[in-house]
Amino acid sequence: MKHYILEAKNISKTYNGFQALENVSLSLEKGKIYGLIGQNGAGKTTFMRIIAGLSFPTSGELYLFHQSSQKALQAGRKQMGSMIENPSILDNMNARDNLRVHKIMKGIKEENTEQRVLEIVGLGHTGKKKAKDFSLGMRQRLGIAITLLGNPEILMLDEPVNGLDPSGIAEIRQLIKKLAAKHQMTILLSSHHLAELHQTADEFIIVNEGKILKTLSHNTLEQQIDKHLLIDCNEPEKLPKVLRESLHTENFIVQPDQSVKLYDFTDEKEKLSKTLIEHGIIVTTFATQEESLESYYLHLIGGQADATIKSRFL
Ligand SMILES: Nc1ncnc2c1ncn2[C@@H]1O[C@H](COP(=O)(O)OP(=O)(O)OP(=O)(O)O)[C@@H](O)[C@H]1O
Repeated sequence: MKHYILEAKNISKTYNGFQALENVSLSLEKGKIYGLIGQNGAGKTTFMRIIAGLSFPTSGELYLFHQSSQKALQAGRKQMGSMIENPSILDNMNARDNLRVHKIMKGIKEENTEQRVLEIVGLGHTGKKKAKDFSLGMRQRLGIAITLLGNPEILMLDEPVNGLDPSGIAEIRQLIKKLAAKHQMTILLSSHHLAELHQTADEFIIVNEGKILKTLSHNTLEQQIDKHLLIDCNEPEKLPKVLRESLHTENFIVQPDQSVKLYDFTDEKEKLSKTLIEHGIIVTTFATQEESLESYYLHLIGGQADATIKSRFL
C-alpha cells in the first residue's frame, strides 16, 4: 500500500466569485519530489498556500499524515517547511542569525540546529557574511535552510530556482534531490523552468486554470516522450509517398516547412537512408530528436497544438 503523507481531496478556492482552484485532488508519497507545472495564474501558489495553512479552501479536504481535523492539520504543519514567494531573509544579519530568528519565531528548541541546516544547504562556511552580500543562489539556499528548521517531513518550494544562473540552478537541484533521497523528505515544488523540473522531479502535476490537467511520473513521461527523426531532403513532396509505400509507415508528420518528423526507424537509420537513396531522395538533415517536458506540456495545454502529437499524449 502506498504511504501518502499528504492528500488533497477536491480542494476548491474562490476569490470574490473567481475560481482560482477547482476540485484539486492529489496524493503525495513520502520521499518523492513533485513538480507543479502551470502558466502564470494557474493556481500553483494558491494551492501551496492552502497546504501551508496561509489560506483556507472554499471547499474540499486536506489530510496531513492521514488526518484532517484542524488540530491535526496544525500539528502536521509543524512537520512542514515552506518557501512561498520570496524567502523572508533579514539582510543585515548573517546566515546563522537569520536562522536563529526563524527558530525563535517557530518555537524550535533543538540546539545547534543552525549549523546543521547550514551544512545541509552548503552555507556552513559563510561565517559573519551578511545576507545582503549573498548571491541570489546563496539567498535561495538560505531560504531553504529556513524551511529545514524543525526537521520537516514535507517541503514546499514555490519557484526555488527563479532568477538563478545555470550553476545556481544545478546547486538547488542537487540540494532538492539530496533532501528527498538522503533525508526522505517529500518535496512539492513549482517552477516555470521545465527543463530543470524534468531533471529534478519524480512526478509531474500539470495545472491549468485552477484544475489538474494531468499527473504523470517521470518514468511515464520518458515512455511517452517520443523520439523521432527530423528529416529534410531535396524532394520533400516525394518523401511521404516513399515512407508510406516503401517503408509502410504512417507514423510521421509533415511540418509547415516540409521537413518530416518520423517516429519509426529511429534505431534503423541505415535501412531508412538506403531506401531513400534508392528512390533518389537526398537527405540534408537527419537528426534524432526527443520531445521534452516543455514540449509535452505545451502540446497538452494546446499552446502549440499539433493534433497528431496531441492525440499521442492524451
Ligand atoms: N488574494 C487573492 N485575491 C484575488 N485573486 C487572487 C488572490 N490570490 C490569487 N488570486 C488569483 O488566483 C489565480 C491563481 O493565482 P496563483 O498565484 O495561485 O497562480 P500561480 O499558478 O501561482 O501563478 P504564478 O506562476 O504567476 O505564480 C490568479 O488568477 C490570481 O490572480
